[in-house]
Amino acid sequence: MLQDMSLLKTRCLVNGEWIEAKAKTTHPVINPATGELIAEIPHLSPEEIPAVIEASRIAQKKWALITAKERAAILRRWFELIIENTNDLALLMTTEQGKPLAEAKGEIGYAASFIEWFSEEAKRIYGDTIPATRADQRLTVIRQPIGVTAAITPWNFPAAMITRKAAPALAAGCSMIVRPADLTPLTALAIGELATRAGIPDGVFQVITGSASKLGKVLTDSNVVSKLSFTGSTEVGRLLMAQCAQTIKKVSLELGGNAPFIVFDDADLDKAIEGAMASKYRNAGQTCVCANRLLIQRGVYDKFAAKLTEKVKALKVGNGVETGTDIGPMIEEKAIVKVEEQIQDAVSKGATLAFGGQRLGGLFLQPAILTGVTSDMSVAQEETFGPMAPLFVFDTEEEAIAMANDTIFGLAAYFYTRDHGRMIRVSEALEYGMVGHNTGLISNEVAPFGGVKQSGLGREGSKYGIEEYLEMKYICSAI
Ligand SMILES: NC(=O)C1=CN([C@@H]2O[C@H](COP(=O)(O)OP(=O)(O)OC[C@H]3O[C@@H](n4cnc5c(N)ncnc54)[C@H](OP(=O)(O)O)[C@@H]3O)[C@@H](O)[C@H]2O)C=CC1
Ligand SMILES: O=C(O)[C@H](O)CS(=O)(=O)O
Repeated sequence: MLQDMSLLKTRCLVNGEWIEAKAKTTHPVINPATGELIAEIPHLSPEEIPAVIEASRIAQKKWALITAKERAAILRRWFELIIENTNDLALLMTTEQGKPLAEAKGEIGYAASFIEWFSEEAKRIYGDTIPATRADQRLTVIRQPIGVTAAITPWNFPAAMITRKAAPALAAGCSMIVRPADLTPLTALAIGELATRAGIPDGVFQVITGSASKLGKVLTDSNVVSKLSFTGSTEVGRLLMAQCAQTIKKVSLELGGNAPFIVFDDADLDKAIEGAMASKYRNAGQTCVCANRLLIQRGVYDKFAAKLTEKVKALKVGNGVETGTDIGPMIEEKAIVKVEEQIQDAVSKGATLAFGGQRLGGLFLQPAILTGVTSDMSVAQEETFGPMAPLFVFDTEEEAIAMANDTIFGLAAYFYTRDHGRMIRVSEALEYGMVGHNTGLISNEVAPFGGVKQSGLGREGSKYGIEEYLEMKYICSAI
């Protein structure tokens, strides 16, 4: 039960109003831990979206005219309100997404940190003056908001994936239309309510729910929407990027990953185990930066496997609202099937299921460890997005780097060594947007989050994140 029941919003936030679909169509939101219906949310029709875009366009013009300092103050209030309502927002998140309450509270703090960060960055959008090539000219460069923007976000981080986009967008003077995942809309709608309470003007931040493909098509086809920011699978990212090409829309893409987690013989094994547990099993392995392949040097392979198995056996699987739960339910049936298929494929090709992998009823899955995994198995190339750790063995540094880079993805990579020269060589050789050295947790609001290769385009967070929502204008003045 929420302390503030008015945070349970079951309507869309459009131009400051809470609306239902004109046709009264709705979509159920289900608790993955219990299978129970939590709420029904509107399923807006595509025909209702042009009015949302028009409201965003009108609101954005006014929002861009207030000072950066005024925007910063409103964003700061939004940050404060999210922090003040952490418990309710976390309970909403756990109920609709399943992650343990402690992780949900952590995500709320993480999500709020982007708003705090960009409330500060809002006041530091600088331009240039350039020495002219002629005495009768003066050259300047100013930075202006891109305009109306849209975001389509995934279910695995129902708060942070929204604020990591909306905070820089609004800080830059843009407006944003958010379409959250059908599986986890309630957190997004509650954040929308707090945006309204913070004084974000009607139409600047809107949250719509409905068919992803149909609403997404209206947003990508629109000439008014200047930018789309997407977080989700590489498959859908490719589709949206193609759809945006028709209007030369700018895109930011945070897509799939296939993170290698490399442990060299010289690593501190206990720290490597700690990092592997954090990176692999956070959110039941349902994060894009999870360790997806554990590459262990031969000299420490057996010891690492034994230590990891001991830790994984101790993980408590259960409803995220129960104290002590480490691993909540998977988000839906197809997520479990994907893990089971990868395990079956690996075992059929010679791997050993060292622990776990069995269903525990409902959407609960016993965390698993595979040993003897080789590069011909599907888990070597496919993102698992679940609580299963496949252990590969390697002999040399060169072999580890080649294995790590043998993927179309390039989001996050991790490696453990205490050798300084190796730290430099490996961190430079890994083809990834983000590298963790002797740590399995790298995400924060101050560093640039994003991938290379087919893991995405652009960066979120950090001083770079606001660039995604700015245009550069060169002004040449004859004097
Ligand atoms: N790089 C990163 O930061 C992240 C990457 N991911 C990646 O996403 C995948 C898992 O997340 P998941 O949510 O299943 O990914 P999806 O790509 O299936 O969905 C992401 C979002 O896109 C929507 N969507 C799906 N199809 C379309 C479409 N045709 N047009 C417009 N929108 C669409 C979904 O809507 P709906 O679900 O309502 O159908 C959801 O809101 C993994 O590959 C994971 O690595 C996930 C999170 C972060
Ligand atoms: O969606 C995700 O998987 C997140 O980007 C991972 S993180 O930002 O929480 O590390």
